[in-house]
Amino acid sequence: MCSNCGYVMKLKLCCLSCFFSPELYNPPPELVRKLCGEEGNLRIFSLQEVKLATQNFSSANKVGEGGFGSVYKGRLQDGSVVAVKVLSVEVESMRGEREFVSELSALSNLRHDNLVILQGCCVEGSDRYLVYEYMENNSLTHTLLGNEQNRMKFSWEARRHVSVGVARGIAYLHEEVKPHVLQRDIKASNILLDDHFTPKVSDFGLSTRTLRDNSSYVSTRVAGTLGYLAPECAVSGHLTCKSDVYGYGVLLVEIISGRSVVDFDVELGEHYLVQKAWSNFRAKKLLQIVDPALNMNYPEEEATRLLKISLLCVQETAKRRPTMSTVVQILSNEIELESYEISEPGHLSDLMGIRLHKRYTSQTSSSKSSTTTSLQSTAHF
Ligand SMILES: Nc1ncnc2c1ncn2[C@@H]1O[C@H](COP(=O)(O)OP(=O)(O)OP(=O)(O)O)[C@@H](O)[C@H]1O
Repeated sequence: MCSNCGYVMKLKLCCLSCFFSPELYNPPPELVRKLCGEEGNLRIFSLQEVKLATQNFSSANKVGEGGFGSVYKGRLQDGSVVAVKVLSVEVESMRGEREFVSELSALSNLRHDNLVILQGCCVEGSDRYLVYEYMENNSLTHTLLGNEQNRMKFSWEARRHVSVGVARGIAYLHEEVKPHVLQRDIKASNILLDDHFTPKVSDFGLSTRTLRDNSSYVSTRVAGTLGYLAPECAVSGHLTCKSDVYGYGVLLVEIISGRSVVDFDVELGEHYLVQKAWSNFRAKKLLQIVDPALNMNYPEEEATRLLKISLLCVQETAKRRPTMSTVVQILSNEIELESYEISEPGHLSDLMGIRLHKRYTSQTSSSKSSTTTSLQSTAHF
């Protein structure tokens, strides 16, 4: 139980004052060791082990770059293959460190076929690393939406498999884990694929939060990514399970269409995928958005159903969006889709205006450049 705010969490990482407590600002290695070694499920790696595994972080082993640092493929001495995320700790913002601590806390006990397992961590001085199971087929950004070189052929069955798996992973976080966990940053680059193309939701440090009594809370750092962010989050910073449902809806249209949520390479009026899907739906031409790479090899009825589910998830009014377990049930035909009425999605272009404005304002006020699409909002605890 956190002495500051009363949340029950291992690391007391539950409110703004906890974030700023000197102890968590710079958690001593003993604390992390205690958390991981004795109380949690995580393994502690030495820096030497991590360096050896990644061949001293050789560029040949680099498999990705995220908002918090680079990701390297590595081989441990027991032969197992891992992904090592190097967290850059900016002394001024402490963003990387907060990510590190929260990720440990959130991930240590979560187990599901559709979640990436965090195997361990390494803390040496100011260096922080996270060690994950390695995902052979990278992320959906890479393999489904990537350039010609990286792109793979996704059959209809593969797309269905990925859509259902991701929905199950998020439903587990929202409804099976106690206390409930929000993903907070659902997007194609956070959906990794193992060697069997089983989708795994990743990146919880950036994105998880536990909820008390299913209520919403206001985050100091709304971590959504442009295009996947639910309108109510952009405006108020309030996060609920329904904001994750919105992100899932966006992802689902991407999976079916093979297109990124925002694409300025296509003709004017087609830039925003969700708007495109909505206008196609209104014009009763929904299937026109299905990926042409499928060469019409897909069941039309099911494709229509999945696209309608995606529109259900991105409705402007959060209350109208289904829960993730309902999404799983509609996807598997256990619940009739016809019993739901689909209303208009949140307007992405308006939303982008808000976000870009906020980003610009925060950048000019701090005179710093930023690659993140996060926005700062006022915290109320
Ligand atoms: N466990 C893993 N196995 C294989 N590749 C991975 C793994 N984790 C991450 N990657 C690769 O590294 C990339 C960066 O991952 P990371 O989680 O750091 O950032 P991101 O999700 O892309 O962006 P952001 O940090 O802004 O959310 C991923 O898109 C993926 O290509």
